[in-house]
This record gives sequence, structure tokens and C-alpha cells, in this order.
Amino acid sequence: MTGVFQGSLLDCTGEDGPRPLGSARRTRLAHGAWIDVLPGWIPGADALFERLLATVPWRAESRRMYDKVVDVPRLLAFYEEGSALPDPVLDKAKAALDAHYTPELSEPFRTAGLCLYRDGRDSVAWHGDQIGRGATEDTMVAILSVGAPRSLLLRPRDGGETIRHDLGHGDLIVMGGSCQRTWEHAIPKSGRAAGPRISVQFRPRDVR
Ligand SMILES: O=C(O)CCC(=O)C(=O)O
Ligand SMILES: [Fe+2]
Repeated sequence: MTGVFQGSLLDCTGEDGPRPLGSARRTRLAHGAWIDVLPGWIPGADALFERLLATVPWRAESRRMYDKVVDVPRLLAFYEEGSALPDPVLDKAKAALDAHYTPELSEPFRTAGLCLYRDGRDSVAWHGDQIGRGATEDTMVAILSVGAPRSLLLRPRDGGETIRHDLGHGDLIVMGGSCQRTWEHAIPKSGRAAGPRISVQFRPRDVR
């Protein structure tokens, strides 16, 4: 969470596998939402970033906005339930998330969405992951960030202060409880020179 220094330091420890999720710090938010944050969760995150950048079949998407078709400002890849993830480190990450969160979530994470923010002009607008059950039920979305840190913002839907976490280099954030329906999140455009970042979102079935 604190950027290049911490990312590189943890990369040098030679540990194998994700750090224990028991050390994630939980912050309870308004309306029954919460976030868990664990900086430097994945050792070797900078190498993982390079591999994902090179091997994932990144797609550009466009979306209709009123009467215009606009490019989505980031590249995407989606791994459906049951499909092989693009890197063995992501299998380990998913297994660790399942082992830690299944008692609370009552189901495993099933899908992995990947976003590539090529530079500070790429972004995602304010939204909740509300396609499917996230609109009506408590759930979890776990996001692993690799590459250069970008700010992930969270704000309550009904107004209130915005929370910011700078995430990259193997950091983990898990959004839980009512977070997808009572809060919104965004990765705003950045005027500062921002290097590329990849996020991997693990979600349960029928949450998107
Ligand atoms: O890149 C991120 O950390 C957030 C991505 C996101 O919110 C989404 O794809 O729904
Ligand atoms: Fe999202």
C-alpha cells in the first residue's frame, strides 16, 4: 500500500506464497460494509505483473453511452468459473482467499476479472459491483493489485467522506458486507505520471 519501497522490499524476502490473511486489517464502514487491507500480500508481485502483462489476452471494450459508443478506459480479461487462471500465483492467491474467507462468505471465490490500467488516463468510474447478487445481498470482492500503485476510492452511496487506498505491488483489499450496494468505488484518472497497474478481482458466483 505504501508503494515501490515496500513492494520491492517484500519481493526480496524469497517467501513462497501469499502472506497469512490473518494479518489483514479490517475497517468497519457505515451501513454494514467493511474492507480488509493487507499491503504486500503477494511476494514476487513485480514479476507477476510482468508475466500477466505479457501473457493475458487483454481486450479493449467499448460501451454505448446514450447515443455514443465510447472506449472503456482500461484493458480487460475475464476468467469464468472453472477456467484456468493465467498464472499459478493466482491459483495460490485464490486458494488462500478461499481458505481464509469461506467460513465467513459460505462459498468460494469463482471468477477472476483482470483490469490493466495502462497509464494515468485509464480509470474506472464510481460504481458498485451490482450485476447479480451484489445488488441485493452481502458478498465479498477481493482485489489483488500488481504494478504501479493507483488510488482506489470508496464512498458511501448516500453521501459522506471518501476513503482512499493506494494499491499496487501485491497489495490486497477485500470489500465485504454490504459494500457493493451501500458504497461505491472508483479508480480515478491520475494527472501524475502513473505507471501501469493490473488488478485481479476475485468474486463469488453471480457477483460482477
Ligand atoms: O482496479 C480495481 O482495483 C477496481 C476494479 C473494479 O472496481 C471492477 O472491475 O469492478
Ligand atoms: Fe468494481
